Amino acid sequence: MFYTVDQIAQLVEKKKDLLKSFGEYIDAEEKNVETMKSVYLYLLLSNSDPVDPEKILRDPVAAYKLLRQQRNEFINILKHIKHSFYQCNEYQYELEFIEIPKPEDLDGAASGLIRLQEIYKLYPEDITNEMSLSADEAYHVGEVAYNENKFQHAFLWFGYSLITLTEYSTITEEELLRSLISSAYYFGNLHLAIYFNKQLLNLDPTNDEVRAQLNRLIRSQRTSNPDIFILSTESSDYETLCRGEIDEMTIKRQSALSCRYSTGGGNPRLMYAPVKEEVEWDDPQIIRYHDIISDREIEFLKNISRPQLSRSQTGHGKGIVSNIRVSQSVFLKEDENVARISKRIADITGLRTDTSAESLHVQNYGIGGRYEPHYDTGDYENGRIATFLIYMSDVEIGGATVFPKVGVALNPIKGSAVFWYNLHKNGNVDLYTLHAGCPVFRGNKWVANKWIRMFGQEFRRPCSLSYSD
Ligand SMILES: O=C(O)CCC(=O)C(=O)O
Ligand SMILES: [Fe+2]
Repeated sequence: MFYTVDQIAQLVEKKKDLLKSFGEYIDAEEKNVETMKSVYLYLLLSNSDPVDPEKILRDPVAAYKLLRQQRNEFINILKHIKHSFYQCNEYQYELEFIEIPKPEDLDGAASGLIRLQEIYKLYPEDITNEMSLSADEAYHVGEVAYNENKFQHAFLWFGYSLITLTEYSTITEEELLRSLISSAYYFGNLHLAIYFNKQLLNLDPTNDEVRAQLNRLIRSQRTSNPDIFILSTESSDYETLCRGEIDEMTIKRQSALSCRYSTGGGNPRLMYAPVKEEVEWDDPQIIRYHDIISDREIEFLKNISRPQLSRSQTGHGKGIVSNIRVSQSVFLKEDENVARISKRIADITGLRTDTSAESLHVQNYGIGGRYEPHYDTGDYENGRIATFLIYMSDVEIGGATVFPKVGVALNPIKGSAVFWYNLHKNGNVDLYTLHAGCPVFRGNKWVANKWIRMFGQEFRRPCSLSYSD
């Protein structure tokens, strides 16, 4: 292209502009560097990361707080360095691999807290007695409860947030009052909705929209005013059992429960090292085997599982993720170490675990993690005849395996396993084997399941044609 004189003159002008914005760019970069430095120093100096995260994470509120704090700090760092022009160093590489907790992960953790409150009948003050939540954190928990239509819990969290509100909170008094009004209203407590609406109007008496809303509430026909401050004491059998409120078994039945050493019916591998067997329940029979797995084997299983864990599914292979089952899990490949454990299960139960069982399934429950009442059988033709559930951790509070139709609660005991048949000998589902994993309140629960299938067990557990057997 040939430049005309006019165009060359324009080019000179353009370069002047470009130089000016280049200067501005440098200023902006310098400013960004200054901000980066102060964010960096702030994070470095204010670092409140726990020295031993596993220890503090045993508290559900601490775990929720830490997850939130980590997300905020990650985002704060990324906000400043993402735009950097220099592709120079490690951090670009690190960036590719970090998984920042997503908003839905925070919602999930808050939802876990709410489920704990429901089952264990806890008020915000009870659940935060070891570690308090800030107004913003409490507001978020309230929002999650609200979105799940749990208006009473939402109201209680918004109330907690109002009390802890400070000048540094992001949430405002106005937003909180609005949330208190609608949660009280949807819960059915009109008095309180009106009370908080009046407070909102006090903040700004000129606000016509708030005044109109107050008038609508006053004219409203709602009559019931349930006590929003008192959590209902009604609960399902499952929840009662999870709380440890168990009816004592009759003396006669209790005396039928026994404890002995077993050789798995004369299995040569168990002759010299019999397993400690305890009958936990008579009908359906639930047996606990003590010390069937060593701490080293447990560490091994946890270590190989950790990188492979993903959110557990329900619906037997249909890939459904739901709040019925909140845990992370993996079906392990049978290497020789895993196979050794499967073999041990076969020796103890007398059932085949080679071709007639699923591979070992390791499961970890986080904050409020649980598995609501369900049957293990599955809807396939070759159903899960039996479950062998290994506890790979103790749990400080919560996390029992409960059978709500019979009233049994089995506490996780590290190294032990429980075993029961899900199917009767005639192939029908034993309806009493409905069971659940209670929410973990304090601790970190690890289990491993071996689900044993029906086909292939004909010589081990003969079938029956009887209707009830
Ligand atoms: O974790 C528990 O206690 C029960 C687990 C369970 O029932 C299952 O994974 O099917
Ligand atoms: Fe189960």
